[in-house]
Amino acid sequence: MPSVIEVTELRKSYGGRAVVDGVSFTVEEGEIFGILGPNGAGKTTTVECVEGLRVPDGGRIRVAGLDPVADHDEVARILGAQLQQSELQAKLTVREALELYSAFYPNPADWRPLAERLGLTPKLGTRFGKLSGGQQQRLFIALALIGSPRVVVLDELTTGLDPRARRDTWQLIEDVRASGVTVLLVTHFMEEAQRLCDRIAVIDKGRVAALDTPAGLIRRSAGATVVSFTPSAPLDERELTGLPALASVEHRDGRITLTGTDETVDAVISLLARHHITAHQLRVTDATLDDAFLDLTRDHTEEAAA
Ligand SMILES: Nc1ncnc2c1ncn2[C@@H]1O[C@H](COP(=O)(O)OP(=O)(O)OP(=O)(O)O)[C@@H](O)[C@H]1O
Repeated sequence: MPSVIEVTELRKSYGGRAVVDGVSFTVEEGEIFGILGPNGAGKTTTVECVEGLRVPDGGRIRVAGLDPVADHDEVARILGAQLQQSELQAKLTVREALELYSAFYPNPADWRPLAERLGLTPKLGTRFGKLSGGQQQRLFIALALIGSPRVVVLDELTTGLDPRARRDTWQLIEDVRASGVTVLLVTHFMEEAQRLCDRIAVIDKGRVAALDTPAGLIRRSAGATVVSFTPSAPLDERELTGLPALASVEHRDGRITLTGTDETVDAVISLLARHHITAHQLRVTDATLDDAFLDLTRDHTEEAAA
């Protein structure tokens, strides 16, 4: 599959502090590519450089082979960016917003079917300020798609939405991709990234900490399998910490939770059998993207110092 976005060694500093410090990734045509990371990691700065809204200090960005700064107008036709809430006047009706933004593009999509697809037709006469959070987000998606872009950039699209509106928005994002549009998605929500993204770049402190499929990120995190149980008799702590491929041990209210791999699970079961200890309420689960994220963005330098 050809790449539609190429970011190579991107750098951006503010006041001498590097907030994006050598970020590289490529986004393939037709995929949903996620950018995930803690607050202040440099996610928005990265995507705003891709959109040509900020000028990088170093590195190279190409969107369909074009430079977002030098070829700004052409890139703006290829790439649909989501507006921020503050960029739309509260008094504008949905119809007025759709007509206004259509006028910005030489070959806009017909906004009527777009509004229909996004469930906005009954709201055409409603002012932006009177829409619910979910309806506002749907309007933002419509406005990002109005120029018939090849790529759409969505930054924190579902923040502040209730669970149902968030799920509806996920369905819309999947529909957008099914229509052939590539999606670059910035998100804080693991569940959202796990459900929607084909691949994810985890950005931490201005660098790419990992880049993989959601399942690949989980597999490569230290504690891919979680086993928990309440032992019928105390276990020797040294034997527990000596288990193979163990990532962590936690004791709480008589319950032991271990993270590691399948090898860790096999070994703990043998250990329990050897000592004739019963594991009450034994649970073995796969780690979630949440666990992988915490592992990938943990401060390993602090740990090493400790
Ligand atoms: N225009 C600016 N001037 C100075 N510092 C900035 C500017 N824009 C961003 N920063 C700083 O750069 C860092 C990265 O910000 P950025 O918005 O890219 O992070 P983020 O990963 O999107 O965070 P969040 O998840 O909180 O939105 C932050 O410490 C932020 O305060």
